[in-house]
Amino acid sequence: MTKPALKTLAILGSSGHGKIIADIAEQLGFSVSFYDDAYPNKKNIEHWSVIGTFSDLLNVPSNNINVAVAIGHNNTREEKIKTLAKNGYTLPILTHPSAIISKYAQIDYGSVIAANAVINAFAVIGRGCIINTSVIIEHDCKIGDFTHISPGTSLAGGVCVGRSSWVGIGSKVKQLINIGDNTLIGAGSLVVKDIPSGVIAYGSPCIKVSENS
Ligand SMILES: CC(=O)SCCNC(=O)CCNC(=O)[C@H](O)C(C)(C)COP(=O)(O)OP(=O)(O)OC[C@H]1O[C@@H](n2cnc3c(N)ncnc32)[C@H](O)[C@@H]1OP(=O)(O)O
Repeated sequence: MTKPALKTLAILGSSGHGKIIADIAEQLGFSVSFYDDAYPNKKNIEHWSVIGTFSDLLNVPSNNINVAVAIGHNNTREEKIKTLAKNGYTLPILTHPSAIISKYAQIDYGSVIAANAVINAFAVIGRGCIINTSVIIEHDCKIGDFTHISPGTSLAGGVCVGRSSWVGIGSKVKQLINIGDNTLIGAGSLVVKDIPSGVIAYGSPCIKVSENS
Protein backbone atom coordinates (compact mmCIF):
# COMPACT_ATOMS: atom_id res chain seq x y z
CA MET A 1 0.00 0.00 0.00
CA THR A 2 1.31 3.48 -0.84
CA LYS A 3 2.04 5.66 2.18
CA PRO A 4 -0.05 8.85 2.32
CA ALA A 5 1.96 11.99 1.42
CA LEU A 6 3.31 13.89 4.41
CA LYS A 7 1.57 17.12 5.26
CA THR A 8 3.90 20.06 4.63
CA LEU A 9 4.65 22.76 7.18
CA ALA A 10 6.54 25.90 6.17
CA ILE A 11 8.28 27.43 9.17
CA LEU A 12 8.98 31.14 8.94
CA GLY A 13 12.09 31.95 11.01
CA SER A 14 15.14 29.70 11.30
CA SER A 15 15.90 30.38 14.96
CA GLY A 16 16.06 28.26 18.10
CA HIS A 17 12.29 28.49 18.35
CA GLY A 18 12.13 27.22 14.77
CA LYS A 19 13.96 24.07 15.85
CA ILE A 20 11.37 23.46 18.59
CA ILE A 21 8.56 23.93 16.07
CA ALA A 22 10.22 21.62 13.52
CA ASP A 23 10.61 18.93 16.16
CA ILE A 24 6.96 19.20 17.22
CA ALA A 25 5.79 19.29 13.60
CA GLU A 26 7.71 16.15 12.64
CA GLN A 27 6.23 14.32 15.62
CA LEU A 28 2.81 15.35 14.31
CA GLY A 29 3.58 13.91 10.87
CA PHE A 30 4.51 17.08 8.97
CA SER A 31 7.45 17.38 6.61
CA VAL A 32 9.08 20.75 7.29
CA SER A 33 10.86 23.42 5.28
CA PHE A 34 12.16 26.76 6.52
CA TYR A 35 11.80 30.28 5.16
CA ASP A 36 13.84 33.19 6.49
CA ASP A 37 14.77 36.61 5.16
CA ALA A 38 18.40 35.63 5.78
CA TYR A 39 18.08 33.38 2.68
CA PRO A 40 20.11 32.91 0.43
CA ASN A 41 22.98 33.69 2.85
CA LYS A 42 21.49 31.14 5.21
CA LYS A 43 20.56 27.87 3.53
CA ASN A 44 20.45 25.49 6.49
CA ILE A 45 19.37 25.23 10.07
CA GLU A 46 20.86 22.07 11.54
CA HIS A 47 19.94 19.37 8.97
CA TRP A 48 16.87 21.25 7.65
CA SER A 49 16.96 23.41 4.51
CA VAL A 50 16.09 27.07 4.38
CA ILE A 51 14.48 27.42 0.96
CA GLY A 52 13.39 31.02 0.62
CA THR A 53 12.42 34.37 2.08
CA PHE A 54 9.05 35.52 3.44
CA SER A 55 8.20 36.89 -0.04
CA ASP A 56 9.02 33.50 -1.57
CA LEU A 57 6.69 31.85 0.96
CA LEU A 58 3.88 34.21 -0.02
CA ASN A 59 4.31 32.98 -3.63
CA VAL A 60 3.51 29.37 -2.62
CA PRO A 61 -0.20 28.66 -3.21
CA SER A 62 -1.90 28.78 0.18
CA ASN A 63 -3.86 25.57 -0.38
CA ASN A 64 -0.61 23.58 -0.67
CA ILE A 65 0.95 24.22 2.74
CA ASN A 66 0.46 24.91 6.41
CA VAL A 67 2.56 27.63 8.00
CA ALA A 68 4.03 28.29 11.46
CA VAL A 69 5.71 31.53 12.45
CA ALA A 70 8.79 30.81 14.57
CA ILE A 71 9.59 34.37 15.60
CA GLY A 72 9.96 35.08 19.31
CA HIS A 73 9.44 38.85 19.04
CA ASN A 74 5.71 39.22 19.72
CA ASN A 75 4.97 42.18 17.44
CA THR A 76 6.89 40.72 14.50
CA ARG A 77 5.16 37.36 14.98
CA GLU A 78 1.79 39.15 15.03
CA GLU A 79 2.54 41.07 11.82
CA LYS A 80 3.62 37.92 9.93
CA ILE A 81 0.70 35.81 11.20
CA LYS A 82 -1.80 38.50 10.21
CA THR A 83 -0.29 38.77 6.71
CA LEU A 84 -0.34 35.00 6.25
CA ALA A 85 -3.93 34.66 7.53
CA LYS A 86 -5.07 37.50 5.26
CA ASN A 87 -3.51 35.63 2.32
CA GLY A 88 -5.45 32.46 3.11
CA TYR A 89 -2.72 30.35 4.71
CA THR A 90 -3.58 27.78 7.39
CA LEU A 91 -1.68 28.32 10.65
CA PRO A 92 -2.37 25.15 12.63
CA ILE A 93 -2.20 24.86 16.40
CA LEU A 94 0.97 22.81 16.97
CA THR A 95 0.86 20.80 20.19
CA HIS A 96 3.74 18.59 21.30
CA PRO A 97 2.43 15.05 21.91
CA SER A 98 3.55 15.19 25.56
CA ALA A 99 1.48 18.31 26.35
CA ILE A 100 -1.70 17.81 28.34
CA ILE A 101 -4.60 19.92 27.22
CA SER A 102 -8.03 19.82 28.83
CA LYS A 103 -10.87 19.14 26.45
CA TYR A 104 -12.44 22.23 28.01
CA ALA A 105 -9.54 24.51 27.10
CA GLN A 106 -9.65 26.72 23.98
CA ILE A 107 -6.64 27.54 21.83
CA ASP A 108 -6.70 29.81 18.78
CA TYR A 109 -4.82 29.34 15.50
CA GLY A 110 -1.09 29.85 15.08
CA SER A 111 -0.30 28.98 18.69
CA VAL A 112 2.43 26.52 19.66
CA ILE A 113 2.22 24.35 22.77
CA ALA A 114 5.64 22.90 23.63
CA ALA A 115 6.66 19.68 25.40
CA ASN A 116 5.18 18.90 28.82
CA ALA A 117 2.97 21.98 28.93
CA VAL A 118 -0.30 21.58 30.82
CA ILE A 119 -3.34 23.67 29.94
CA ASN A 120 -6.17 23.08 32.32
CA ALA A 121 -9.94 23.26 32.08
CA PHE A 122 -11.56 26.43 30.73
CA ALA A 123 -8.25 28.15 30.04
CA VAL A 124 -8.38 30.27 26.88
CA ILE A 125 -5.25 30.83 24.76
CA GLY A 126 -5.33 33.43 21.99
CA ARG A 127 -3.88 33.48 18.46
CA GLY A 128 -0.17 33.16 17.77
CA CYS A 129 0.83 32.42 21.36
CA ILE A 130 3.89 30.50 22.48
CA ILE A 131 3.16 28.27 25.46
CA ASN A 132 6.66 27.02 26.04
CA THR A 133 8.20 23.91 27.57
CA SER A 134 6.71 22.71 30.89
CA VAL A 135 4.44 25.71 31.32
CA ILE A 136 1.44 25.20 33.61
CA ILE A 137 -1.64 27.21 32.73
CA GLU A 138 -4.25 26.51 35.36
CA HIS A 139 -8.04 26.49 35.08
CA ASP A 140 -9.79 29.65 33.84
CA CYS A 141 -6.61 31.50 32.81
CA LYS A 142 -6.83 33.80 29.79
CA ILE A 143 -3.80 34.46 27.59
CA GLY A 144 -4.13 37.24 25.02
CA ASP A 145 -3.12 37.02 21.35
CA PHE A 146 0.60 36.88 20.49
CA THR A 147 1.79 36.42 24.07
CA HIS A 148 4.74 34.22 25.04
CA ILE A 149 4.74 32.25 28.30
CA SER A 150 8.36 31.09 28.75
CA PRO A 151 9.53 27.64 29.87
CA GLY A 152 8.76 26.46 33.39
CA THR A 153 6.32 29.27 34.19
CA SER A 154 3.23 28.46 36.27
CA LEU A 155 0.05 30.50 36.19
CA ALA A 156 -2.40 29.70 39.00
CA GLY A 157 -6.17 29.60 38.45
CA GLY A 158 -7.89 32.56 36.79
CA VAL A 159 -4.75 34.50 35.85
CA CYS A 160 -5.15 36.85 32.86
CA VAL A 161 -2.20 37.87 30.72
CA GLY A 162 -2.90 40.47 28.03
CA ARG A 163 -1.90 40.51 24.37
CA SER A 164 1.70 40.72 23.13
CA SER A 165 3.13 40.20 26.60
CA TRP A 166 6.08 38.03 27.60
CA VAL A 167 6.30 36.16 30.90
CA GLY A 168 9.95 35.24 31.52
CA ILE A 169 11.31 31.82 32.23
CA GLY A 170 10.44 30.15 35.53
CA SER A 171 7.99 32.80 36.73
CA LYS A 172 5.12 32.03 39.11
CA VAL A 173 1.87 33.96 39.11
CA LYS A 174 -0.64 33.86 41.98
CA GLN A 175 -4.28 33.08 41.28
CA LEU A 176 -6.58 35.74 39.82
CA ILE A 177 -3.73 38.15 38.98
CA ASN A 178 -4.03 40.38 35.89
CA ILE A 179 -0.98 41.17 33.78
CA GLY A 180 -1.58 43.79 31.05
CA ASP A 181 -0.81 44.05 27.34
CA ASN A 182 2.72 44.51 25.96
CA THR A 183 4.22 43.84 29.38
CA LEU A 184 7.42 41.92 30.08
CA ILE A 185 7.73 39.94 33.31
CA GLY A 186 11.41 39.20 33.94
CA ALA A 187 12.79 35.71 34.43
CA GLY A 188 12.09 34.02 37.75
CA SER A 189 9.53 36.54 38.96
CA LEU A 190 6.93 35.91 41.64
CA VAL A 191 3.85 37.89 40.68
CA VAL A 192 1.51 38.49 43.61
CA LYS A 193 -0.05 41.83 42.58
CA ASP A 194 -1.54 42.99 39.27
CA ILE A 195 0.97 44.36 36.75
CA PRO A 196 -0.29 47.03 34.29
CA SER A 197 0.10 47.22 30.51
CA GLY A 198 3.26 48.48 28.84
CA VAL A 199 5.81 47.86 31.57
CA ILE A 200 8.87 45.78 32.38
CA ALA A 201 8.51 44.24 35.83
CA TYR A 202 10.48 41.61 37.70
CA GLY A 203 11.60 40.25 41.03
CA SER A 204 10.09 38.54 44.02
CA PRO A 205 7.69 40.14 44.61
CA CYS A 206 7.43 41.31 41.01
CA ILE A 207 7.32 45.11 40.66
CA LYS A 208 7.41 47.58 37.77
CA VAL A 209 10.98 48.58 36.90
CA SER A 210 10.42 50.64 33.73
CA GLU A 211 8.16 51.32 30.79
CA ASN A 212 8.29 48.71 28.00
CA SER A 213 9.01 50.81 24.94
C1 LIG B 1 13.27 28.86 25.10
C2 LIG B 1 13.76 30.22 25.62
O1 LIG B 1 14.93 30.50 25.72
S1 LIG B 1 12.54 31.37 26.05
C3 LIG B 1 13.43 32.79 26.64
C4 LIG B 1 13.33 32.95 28.13
N1 LIG B 1 14.05 34.17 28.50
C5 LIG B 1 13.62 34.97 29.49
O2 LIG B 1 12.67 34.67 30.17
C6 LIG B 1 14.40 36.27 29.69
C7 LIG B 1 13.53 37.41 30.21
N2 LIG B 1 14.35 38.59 30.34
C8 LIG B 1 14.78 39.08 31.55
O3 LIG B 1 14.47 38.57 32.61
C9 LIG B 1 15.70 40.30 31.47
O4 LIG B 1 16.71 40.14 32.46
C10 LIG B 1 14.95 41.64 31.64
C11 LIG B 1 14.21 41.92 30.31
C12 LIG B 1 13.95 41.63 32.76
C13 LIG B 1 15.93 42.77 31.91
O5 LIG B 1 16.86 42.82 30.88
P1 LIG B 1 17.88 44.06 30.81
O6 LIG B 1 17.12 45.34 30.71
O7 LIG B 1 18.86 43.75 29.72
O8 LIG B 1 18.52 44.08 32.23
P2 LIG B 1 20.05 43.81 32.67
O9 LIG B 1 20.46 42.42 32.32
O10 LIG B 1 20.89 44.94 32.15
O11 LIG B 1 19.95 43.92 34.25
C14 LIG B 1 19.67 45.15 34.90
C15 LIG B 1 19.57 44.87 36.38
O12 LIG B 1 18.36 44.15 36.64
C16 LIG B 1 18.64 42.88 37.24
N3 LIG B 1 17.74 41.92 36.64
C17 LIG B 1 17.57 41.65 35.32
N4 LIG B 1 16.62 40.72 35.13
C18 LIG B 1 16.17 40.38 36.34
C19 LIG B 1 15.21 39.44 36.78
N5 LIG B 1 14.52 38.70 35.90
N6 LIG B 1 14.99 39.35 38.11
C20 LIG B 1 15.70 40.10 38.99
N7 LIG B 1 16.65 41.00 38.64
C21 LIG B 1 16.87 41.14 37.32
C22 LIG B 1 20.11 42.60 36.90
O13 LIG B 1 20.69 41.74 37.85
C23 LIG B 1 20.70 44.00 36.92
O14 LIG B 1 20.88 44.37 38.27
P3 LIG B 1 22.09 45.37 38.69
O15 LIG B 1 21.80 46.68 38.01
O16 LIG B 1 21.98 45.42 40.18
O17 LIG B 1 23.34 44.73 38.20
